[in-house]
Order: sequence, then structure tokens, then C-alpha cells
Amino acid sequence: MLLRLRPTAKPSIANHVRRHFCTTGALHNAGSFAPKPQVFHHVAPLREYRKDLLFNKRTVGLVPTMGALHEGHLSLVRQAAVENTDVFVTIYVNPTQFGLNEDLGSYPKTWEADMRLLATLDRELASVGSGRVSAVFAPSTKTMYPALPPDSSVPGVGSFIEMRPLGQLLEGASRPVFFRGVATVCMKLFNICAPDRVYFGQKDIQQTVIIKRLVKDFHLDMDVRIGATAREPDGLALSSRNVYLGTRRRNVGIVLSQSLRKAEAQYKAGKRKRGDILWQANAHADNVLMQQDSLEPSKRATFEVDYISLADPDTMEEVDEVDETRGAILSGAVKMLPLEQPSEGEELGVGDGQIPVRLIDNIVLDPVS
Ligand SMILES: Nc1ncnc2c1ncn2[C@@H]1O[C@H](COP(=O)(O)OP(=O)(O)OP(=O)(O)O)[C@@H](O)[C@H]1O
Ligand SMILES: CC(C)(CO)[C@@H](O)C(=O)[O-]
Ligand code: BAL
Repeated sequence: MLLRLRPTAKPSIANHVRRHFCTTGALHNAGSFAPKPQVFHHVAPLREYRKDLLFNKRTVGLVPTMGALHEGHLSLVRQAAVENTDVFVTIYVNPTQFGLNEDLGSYPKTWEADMRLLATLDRELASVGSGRVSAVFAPSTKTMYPALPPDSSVPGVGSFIEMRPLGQLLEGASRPVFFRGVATVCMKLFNICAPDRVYFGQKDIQQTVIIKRLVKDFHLDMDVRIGATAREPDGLALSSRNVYLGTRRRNVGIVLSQSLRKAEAQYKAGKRKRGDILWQANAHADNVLMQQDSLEPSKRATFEVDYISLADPDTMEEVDEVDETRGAILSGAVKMLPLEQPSEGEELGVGDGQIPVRLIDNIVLDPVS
């Protein structure tokens, strides 16, 4: 890594004073009177800015996103602002993590709304005296993939980071280039931003395991922090792709989180064997699917269960029995299928209910002490 900085603890008053009275170039120009957050599209100016932060003994927490921001993203930014003087948010829809038949083309893009949310959050952070959202990095694909155009095919041409077999399990089994793309783009973002800490959401739990492995195996000098999954009041995990659901599929989509809760209850009741933990989850998903299938096409929302998994927390390999000293990860994915027939006046969501939506969720089964 080019920049090396051991993170200090919470931003101190001294740090806070420094951020307002810093004297070095890029940071001075971007001082407290500049609009916040500052937007960077290119690597060199962001590096200059980062270097100035380093010289001023400030710390950077990085929150990588693909935009279409929601409360889940903002909760990561808040967490980063508690632990760092400066938060960098990256907004980049990375093509190499989308397979050739996936939804890259239709991925939601809400740049103006995202910037408004970040500016509002930054003002809120300023008023409580914590770290600030100082930079948004929104690169072009030419910037992120300077040598060759990004390739989403298998095996693919280009410079990639792969983790086998971790990246081929679960989400990786359904999305064969997904974790190769995630690991590769995150390595690029980490190299560009040189953060002290990186922040990822538990909602994408296998991604967090991949990132921890990336940091460990490549000796990256940064801490990985995981933020809790932000949810709707009924438990549905927030996700940028939820805008495609519409009311009918959204109401049925809760099946995944409900199923996982049922499995968790078995673990909490002392069950340790795979079958004993998972059967209620599978039974619940089957029941909901049968109920939906029995409805008329204008009333039903059907789905396919991709997997309901009970896996080791470090390898994501399936386990037959939970080792109480390690705990386990319960996770699942369902694909909400396009609506067959809309009904009169129905709220269909972006894409008129015709875009299939992959929902993922998980619950960590903690070790028993
Ligand atoms: N509900 C959530 N709670 C906490 N973190 C979240 C939540 N949803 C997403 N994140 C985290 O935000 C970061 C950026 O995710 P991303 O931009 O892909 O949003 P997303 O909602 O996961 O989108 P998608 O619909 O593509 O899955 C990731 O670390 C992700 O885990
Ligand atoms: C980490 C990430 C920003 C990499 O593109 C993406 O996978 C996401 O938004 O979770
Ligand atoms: N939230 C993970 C990014 C993706 O699904 O592509």
C-alpha cells in the first residue's frame, strides 16, 4: 500500500481542530468552506486529497457502494463517521461483478438523490461533531479498468482476484463472476483510497467473508468493519433492488427473512444438527410458495428458493452440525419471479413487476460461550 496509517481511535478534538485549520494543498483547497462532500471522478486528485489527510493525521473510513443509497448505506456511513475523521463513499456500478445475463443494464442509478442524502447526512454529522463525509469517489469504467475493457465472461480476459472455493459457493454458484468482480473492484478501491477502515453491510454476508479474506491474504493494512443489516419494520432487509418489487412481491418477499428466523429459533432452542435447524425454514418457504401457487395469476407472487444454507463462518462451506465454539451463518436467497398478471391500480414497482428480483438475507448464529 502506498499510504500507511495506523488508525487512531475516535476522532479527537485535536483532529477536529486540525481539519479546520489544516494548511496543506489539496485539503486546504477543500477546506471547511468547500461544498461537502467533495466529488472525485479521477484517481490522482483523490490520492492528493488522501495524502493531505494523512499528513494531517486524519483517518479515513471507506464505504464502497453501487449507489441507489438507502438507510443501510447511511448506517454504514454513520458507523464510519464515529470511528474516523473522514468518510469516503464510493459510488460505482462495477460491471465485472454482473454476469452476462444479470441486471447490469437496469441497475438503479439515482445520483442526484444519493448526493442529497449524503449532503444531508454530512450536515447531521457536523452537528454532532463526529467524522464527516468528506469525499465521494465516482469513477468511470475507463478509470477503474484502465488497461482492458471489463470482461464478465468466464474465464474472462483481464486482471482479476479470485478466491477459490469461497467465491464459488452460494451466491457465487448462482452468480459465477460475482465475487471475482467484487474482490477485484474492492482491491482497486482500497488501493486508490488507502482507507484505515473499510465498512461493509452484513446483508451481503458472503461478501464480508470475501473482503476479510482479501485483506488477510493480501496483507492489506486496514480493518474490516461489518454493519448490522438495516431492515423494514417487518424484517425485510433494505436493498437497492427492492425498488423493483412492487407491493405484491414485496409482501411475499418477507418469506426469506421469516424462514431464516424460524431456523434461528431452532438454534436458540438448543438444536445443533443441520436437519433440525433447517427443516422449519424449508417448510415455511414451501408453505408460502404453495399458498401463492393456489392463488389466481392476478393475485399471486411466486418465487424460487435458490438456497437456504447453514455454513461455517469463515469458509462458507455447508456444515452438518454447528460447532458451538465457531457458530455458523444461516443464509438464503430467493428469486422473486416477474408478476404474471397485474391487477387494477396495483403498485408494480420500477419495471412494472417484470424484472426478476434476487433477495438475499442471513442471520449469524453466534458461538455459545
Ligand atoms: N440493508 C442493509 N443494511 C446494511 N448494509 C447494507 C444493506 N444493504 C446494503 N448494504 C451494504 O451497503 C454496501 C453497498 O451495497 P450495495 O450498493 O450493493 O447496496 P444493496 O442494497 O446491497 O444493493 P443490491 O440491491 O444491489 O444488493 C454493501 O456493503 C452492502 O452490504
Ligand atoms: C462492494 C461493492 C460496492 C463492490 O462493487 C458491491 O458489491 C456492493 O455494493 O455491495
Ligand atoms: N449488494 C451486492 C452487489 C450486487 O448484488 O451486485
